Amino acid sequence: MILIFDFHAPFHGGQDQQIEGLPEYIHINRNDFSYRKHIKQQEEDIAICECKYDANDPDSACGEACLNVLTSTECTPGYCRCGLFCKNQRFQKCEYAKTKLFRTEGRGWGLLADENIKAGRFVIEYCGEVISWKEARGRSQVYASLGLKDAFIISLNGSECIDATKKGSLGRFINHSCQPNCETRKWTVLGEVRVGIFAKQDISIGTELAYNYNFEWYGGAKVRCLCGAISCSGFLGAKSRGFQEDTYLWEDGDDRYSVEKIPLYDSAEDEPSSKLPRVMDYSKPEFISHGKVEYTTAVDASVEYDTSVRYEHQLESTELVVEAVDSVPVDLVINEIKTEVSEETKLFTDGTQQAFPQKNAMIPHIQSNSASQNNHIGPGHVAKKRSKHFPNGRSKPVAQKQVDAKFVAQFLGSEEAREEVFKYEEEKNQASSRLDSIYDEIRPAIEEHERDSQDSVPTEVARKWIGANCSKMKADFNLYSSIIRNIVCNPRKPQGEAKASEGGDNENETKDLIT
Ligand SMILES: C[S@@+](CC[C@H](N)C(=O)[O-])C[C@H]1O[C@@H](n2cnc3c(N)ncnc32)[C@H](O)[C@@H]1O
Repeated sequence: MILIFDFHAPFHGGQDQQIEGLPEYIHINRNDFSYRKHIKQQEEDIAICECKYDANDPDSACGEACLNVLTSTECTPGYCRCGLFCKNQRFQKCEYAKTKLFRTEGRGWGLLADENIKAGRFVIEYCGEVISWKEARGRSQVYASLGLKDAFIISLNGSECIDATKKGSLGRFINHSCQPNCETRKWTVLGEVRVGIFAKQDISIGTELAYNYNFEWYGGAKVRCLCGAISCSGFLGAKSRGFQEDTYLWEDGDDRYSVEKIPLYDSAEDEPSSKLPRVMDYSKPEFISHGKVEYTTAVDASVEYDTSVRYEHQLESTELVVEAVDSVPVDLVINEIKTEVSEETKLFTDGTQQAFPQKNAMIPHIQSNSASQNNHIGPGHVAKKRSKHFPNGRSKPVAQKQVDAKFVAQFLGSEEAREEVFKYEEEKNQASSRLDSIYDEIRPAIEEHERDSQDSVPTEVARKWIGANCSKMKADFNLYSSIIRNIVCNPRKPQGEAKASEGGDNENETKDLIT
């Protein structure tokens, strides 16, 4: 059964109208600035177009050809020569399309078109509280702990988000679709960036409105996408980095594992449904686990990265960034795991960190990321294989070349050589930690840049990132070159000499190394 509530925009409901089953929120038609002041536009910053109103040509008053429209900037009242005829103040005047709130099956509430909507039309603004990314991360944790499953926080730019959880417009009810009829666009209105939902195509009355959330998954439950599109990616946020890194199923020739059970979670008011878990096709990268993960040692000693796979960047300019977090317990069984460590890799440990970060563009969860595994900034190529992290902080053990300085030290001929290698190892570890912490700091900006062609990474961010990467690479280089130099120039002496000079007893290793 579908319940339809008829709220013509602008809607003044929310807290004062009690609608059965509708979660409480405060209805607003413009963003709330409790966390910082609204920008005060300086006169010299006001963009003034060249339009002049002509009664015979309604489009003359800030239609498609208006310079401000072309730059996604609304005209400022009092500064536009078209005066009251100006058509380029849609956010300011709440010129929304007629919509209806309705109850979906499995996806909570949704919004329908209550009139025919032409392609390109402004449908509604996504309003909420403008908050910093830091605040957004904190709030998402609080919401998760309160059991709130629906996500209402979208990114606004590299430093801010809009949270429509407690305060918002009807835009907060628009659901996600992998084949959407709407899209988000950013507009500058009186000096502030605002997010509007626009029709991507002609939409008939009675059709559900949906846009692609470009959902960024940061952990927690994985929500099955019920959009029904043929091209559906299976889960909300399935295309996001965090999600793919967390869930990517490996396909190493025959070296695969299957997921026998997957989590099911439908939207807020809908209890985890009675749908039976389906057996998943392991060849597709979209299948997910959350909760308990069973796995044994998995080692891939021959990691190759397919850099031909491009990370998809959508032009839609915002993403829902904070995910519903309640978990549905699930068992995931991974079968057929092969262990393969070649003799040549013995100098290296089976660590989870990569010695040469440029081989891996993986970014693990925001709270537990390891920047040393990732020096990828901006749009570009992402390695096909990247999943090493599993929920609850466990890592899939993957054989990657990581120098074990203690082991290497046995083969060095002098105390000085050993000290030098240990010193460089320490420097390398410090450079890795620095990179990790800088990555934590700048991740929102990088991700925003990757998803949104309108924003660029601030120079300061790029400089920090490049600097930390260079230091890490330099530290790696110093360590490896020190090992090679000392092994070649200063090896441990063969047994006889060693006994005579220092009484060493590592005959076998020394032989192996020298022959
Ligand atoms: C911005 S809210 C949309 C309104 C929401 N349906 C409600 O009842 O308040 C986003 C949440 O709606 C649900 N949702 C949206 N699109 C969905 C989809 N395609 N499949 C499953 N759940 C969806 C998810 O729980 C998501 O976190």
